[in-house]
Amino acid sequence: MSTSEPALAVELSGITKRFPGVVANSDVNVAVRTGTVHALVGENGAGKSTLMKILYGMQRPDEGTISIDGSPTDLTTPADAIAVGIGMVHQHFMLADNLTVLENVVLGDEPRSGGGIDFKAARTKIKDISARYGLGVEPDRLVDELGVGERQRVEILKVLFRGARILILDEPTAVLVPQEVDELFGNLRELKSEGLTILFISHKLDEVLSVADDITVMRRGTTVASVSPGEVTARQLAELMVGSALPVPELRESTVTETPVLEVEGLTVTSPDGRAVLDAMSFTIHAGEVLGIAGVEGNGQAELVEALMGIRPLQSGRIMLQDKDITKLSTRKRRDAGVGYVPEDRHRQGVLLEATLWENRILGHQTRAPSARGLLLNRAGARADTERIVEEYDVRTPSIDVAAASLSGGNQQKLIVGREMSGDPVLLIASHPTRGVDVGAQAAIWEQIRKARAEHLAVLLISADLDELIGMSDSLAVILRGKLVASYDPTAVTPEELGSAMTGAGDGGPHD
Ligand SMILES: Nc1ncnc2c1ncn2[C@@H]1O[C@H](COP(=O)(O)OP(=O)(O)OP(=O)(O)O)[C@@H](O)[C@H]1O
Repeated sequence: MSTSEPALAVELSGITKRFPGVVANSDVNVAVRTGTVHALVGENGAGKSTLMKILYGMQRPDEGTISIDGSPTDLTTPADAIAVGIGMVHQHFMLADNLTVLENVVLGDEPRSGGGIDFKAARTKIKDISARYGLGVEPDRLVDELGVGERQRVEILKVLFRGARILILDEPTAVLVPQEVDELFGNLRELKSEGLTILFISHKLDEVLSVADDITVMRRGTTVASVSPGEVTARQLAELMVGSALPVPELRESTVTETPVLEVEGLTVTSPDGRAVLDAMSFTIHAGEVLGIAGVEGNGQAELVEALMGIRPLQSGRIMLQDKDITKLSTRKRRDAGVGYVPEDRHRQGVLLEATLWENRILGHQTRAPSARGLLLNRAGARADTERIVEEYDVRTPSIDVAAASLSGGNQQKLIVGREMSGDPVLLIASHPTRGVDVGAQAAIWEQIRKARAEHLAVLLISADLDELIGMSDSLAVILRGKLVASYDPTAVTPEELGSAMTGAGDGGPHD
């Protein structure tokens, strides 16, 4: 190596990883320069998570080598990865709400030699790291009191505390509002200016172009391009990912009718400590209308969806579906009345990971065609319909007989949306329907929802992706502390305006 070549923090060479029926990584080559932000992009199922799991010692490659800071390294467990300075910030935060930042940070990092934890030293170290990288983390705050962006900074601090010099971030901006994304990117620039290296997975190509120094593109299990942000547009990057030209989005046409489908009046839900988490909320969604709800996570979105689905009891209020009072109906009866439901947490509520794809087609649909014939399950009907979903939603899978766990996250999501859109629902309640889904699949899901909306589907759309909310909604509201505080015209509002209203910093927006 000549001295002019840059030092590499990570070099993955010829990595191949096979699963039954699938080659998840095939001769993958990635070179990450020390002290840079490196983005990894690619369609759902392209092999990004598998590669990061290999780098973090969670999976073993069948072939290939990993070099860290120029030395070939064998990583068999995450402990090995941590020992060579690799840290991973997962998409789903793993912090205990009822503990302080300090307790969370030292948790799992107790001295192996026995003896107590030196909290005083740990507190000082947290303050030092926080100040050094501008993270603004206070050791004695209760995690429960922290917002999403702050929790993410605690997760970052936690890996820095353990000595990480190379940070892997899995879709770090998926849960953030625009202002928080800017802050995070500020933090990443700070980290890299101190010589740290950041490797992150993202589906948001504009963000990738704004923060990354280098971009590696994966397609169908292998690395197909390595580009710098100055060389490509977001569209060209998307085309590198999918390997073909993208369709041009069609113009929006209103399909909203005068017929109410969902009428919610005075919906109030209280938490066990008596706080109103939904505060007398009222709204109507008409046939052919998408009502988008923007909000920082934790402002009542989850409770609203659960109340509408009959999963969470109401303090007071009334829910009408097509002029029928469904307030007291069970979840099953609501589904039977034509409500499709894409839950926020796909692993807890959306799929059974150990069940096959066609068995998952039946989940929540046991009493309806094509999964049921009278009182009996219709196996052939469910199988045929699963084949249809795999085809229409482009679910990348070797067959419908594999376990849902073996699909990439985005492909699991496509399966859920396909299932919930089948059987012509009258109302779709969708929480983050395209979270973790690549641009091509996202366009396909949007297209299916638009098609159904043109045929009078009413949709409640909750999303952290403001472009999705603006692009899909006919009406747009902001939820803050359990109330709808502002309504916007989606054709006129900007993501920044929405972001301000979501954090309570806006002027309330033009009410209609
Ligand atoms: N444990 C496993 N068993 C079997 N197949 C797997 C397993 N993990 C991943 N795969 C397969 O490997 C391929 C790559 O998946 P991976 O999760 O790495 O993709 P990804 O690029 O991270 O996708 P996404 O953007 O949807 O998260 C997919 O076809 C997936 O179905």
